[in-house]
Amino acid sequence: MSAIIQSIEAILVDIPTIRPHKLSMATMGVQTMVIVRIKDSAGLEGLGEATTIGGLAYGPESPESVKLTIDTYFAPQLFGQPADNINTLRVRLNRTTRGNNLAKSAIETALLDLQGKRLNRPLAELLGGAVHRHIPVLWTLASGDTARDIDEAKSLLAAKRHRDFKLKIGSRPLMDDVRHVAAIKAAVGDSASVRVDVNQAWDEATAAKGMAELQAAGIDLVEQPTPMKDQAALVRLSEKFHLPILADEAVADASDMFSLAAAGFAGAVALKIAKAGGPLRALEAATVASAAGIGLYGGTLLEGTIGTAAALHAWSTLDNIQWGTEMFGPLLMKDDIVVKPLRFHDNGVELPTGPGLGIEIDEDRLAQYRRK
Ligand SMILES: O=C(O)C[C@H]1C=CC(=O)O1
Ligand SMILES: [Mn+2]
Repeated sequence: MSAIIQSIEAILVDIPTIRPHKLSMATMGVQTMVIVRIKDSAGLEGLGEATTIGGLAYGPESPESVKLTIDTYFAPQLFGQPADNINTLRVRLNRTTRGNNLAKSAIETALLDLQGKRLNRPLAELLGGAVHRHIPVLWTLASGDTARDIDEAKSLLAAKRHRDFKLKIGSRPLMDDVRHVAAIKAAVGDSASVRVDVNQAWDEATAAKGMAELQAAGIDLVEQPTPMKDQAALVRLSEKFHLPILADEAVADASDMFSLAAAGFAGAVALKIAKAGGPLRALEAATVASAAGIGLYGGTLLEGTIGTAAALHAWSTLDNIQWGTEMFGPLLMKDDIVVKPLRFHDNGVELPTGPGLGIEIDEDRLAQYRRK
């Protein structure tokens, strides 16, 4: 007899950030996590998480809408179902619900955690086994202030916490951004890789000028310079410059990856469990990208420890993560709701061990930060 799903809870948790995090579409002072707890009839619990950035600034789902989707639409479909067949449960949810991939990712994560706990194996092992146990992690410099970003980069380099940096640009006039980026690159020199994320803020002409300037400044990668739906612009820009493009918003899942690759895009893709609808779905997008010769990068929606751990288990199984990852979400938050935080050191993070995600909730902290 397989265990039956008995309860599903979606909890909003607000944790302040260590400093303002300034993106082209929003400035964050707090991150909201939707923590999902699924309990089965054997008394085991699976943990999942969904986050986004700046409410509705990044995409069409907000933390509040994720909670509503789970409470109102997903929970009734999952109650009483066998917990151990994740594929069947996914087909069930996909039959009744279009999109809502953040909510689906939190559910898939919780079911995978539950499965790992039931089998007493880490999630990476359920996915075929970890190729990497220490995974490189970059840091996003996004205080909005050049001098402060340089200080932050230098102290993180000295501590060997990060060697790669991503700068969030696109909200200021192009040449202001270029001067900001070039000053940071000049300050860190060849000891660090510096990349930028434009979060769709430029039109194609601005992107062409911007990429020429950034290429000259020694920048290594330009993330989503143009609007997500304009595949043709991304393809043309990828043909025009040696400076590679990282597709982010343009690619949620395997089918987006296929159409962008088929249109002739060359470069790299930011995989995110949230965009894809869960760790299993994100790995499908990775397979399509690799088959098309597109480089891989482990992306984040600034998840806390639970979502970050889920992504790390998935990324750990990839042969080659050419551009590393940005799984630093827990470090951007002032506090955590887990018993044992992830271990960040030597420019990366350790894959957690233990059954499932290998993460345990700290009930007192959860009670402190959950939305009343
Ligand atoms: O890539 C994004 O657009 C989202 C994100 C990841 C790191 C960060 O600072 O914001
Ligand atoms: Mn991005």
